[in-house]
Amino acid sequence: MPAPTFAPTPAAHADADATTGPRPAALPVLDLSLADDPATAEQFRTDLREATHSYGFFYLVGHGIDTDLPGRLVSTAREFFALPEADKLAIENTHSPHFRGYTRVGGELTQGKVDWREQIDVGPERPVLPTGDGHPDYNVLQGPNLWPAQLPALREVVTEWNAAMESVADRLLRAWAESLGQRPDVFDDAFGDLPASLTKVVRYPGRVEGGTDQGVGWHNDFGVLTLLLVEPGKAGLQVEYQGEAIDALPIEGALIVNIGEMLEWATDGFLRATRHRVLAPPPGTDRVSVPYFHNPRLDARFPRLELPAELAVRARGVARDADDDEIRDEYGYNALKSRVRAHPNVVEAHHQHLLVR
Ligand SMILES: O=C(O)CCC(=O)C(=O)O
Ligand SMILES: [Fe+2]
Repeated sequence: MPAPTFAPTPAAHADADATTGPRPAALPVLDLSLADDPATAEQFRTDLREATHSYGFFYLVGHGIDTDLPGRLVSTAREFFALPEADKLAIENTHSPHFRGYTRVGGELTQGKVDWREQIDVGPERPVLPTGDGHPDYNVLQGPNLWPAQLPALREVVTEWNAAMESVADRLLRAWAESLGQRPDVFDDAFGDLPASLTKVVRYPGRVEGGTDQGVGWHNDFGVLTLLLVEPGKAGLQVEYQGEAIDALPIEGALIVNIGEMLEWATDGFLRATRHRVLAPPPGTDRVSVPYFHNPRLDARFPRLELPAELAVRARGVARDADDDEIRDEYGYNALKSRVRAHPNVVEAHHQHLLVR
């Protein structure tokens, strides 16, 4: 494996500290506003490419999101999680064949182990697709969301957030494309009019005595890229880098960005889908976060890029996914596999035929 060539300057580190100096493994910080200025765009693209070759993760500032929107999203999320259990369970994901709605604490698995988090999963609001009869199994992923009747504000703010995330993701993908010697619109077809993005509004309750510390277990994200909002001041996210776990604390106003397995696959491993996890917060505390997974059309065949020679020699080949399965080019199958593994209760309730494969 070629050594990473990207050496961010100390100023670009998130947790530089006056007494200890910058820690070498801290994640880079990138400023998206530099992509809009012809004087700095090229440097931005190079930094983006090298950050995601080496780390697969970075902090993004200068993204232009309304400054009050992240706070509104987190406080509305907290209102949702504070609803009576019965109101949340009224929209439990077992009521949705499309893997939408509320997952109770302990209702989700990563690598076969229980994650200590509760969440609501939201996807694009579209008509149900036909299944069976030669239609692809992944069609079950499309359909309506389940929203809490008691809190209409959740739907409004998540919809606003998704639109903001989609636009940031589009800008990043264009910059990545160019940084990899491609046309800026090389990924556009794969998203088309029907991207299958997913937003999770998540709360990690504090650990309980003798209980698990797995907020969410080590995993790669299976989509194209993830834009993560973490409540200010809340630790817990760890990112694997050169065999070690880096603590990725949130920086106020920054998104945490990482690439998913489809971008690793598209670049023959030049870009890295990096393993990460969240540790359950200390007892008596909790942590809210909102990962937005920017994903293509379910039926998209994601492009495999022909990289310029100087980048191609640095490509590492595609790792198998976290469960040691091969990644498929027809995106929906990867998405379905991941959802089936994470939410066996939904499969049990609606898709038993998927268990026997
Ligand atoms: O909640 C977080 O900070 C990250 C969650 C995550 O990695 C995921 O849901 O894929
Ligand atoms: Fe993740």
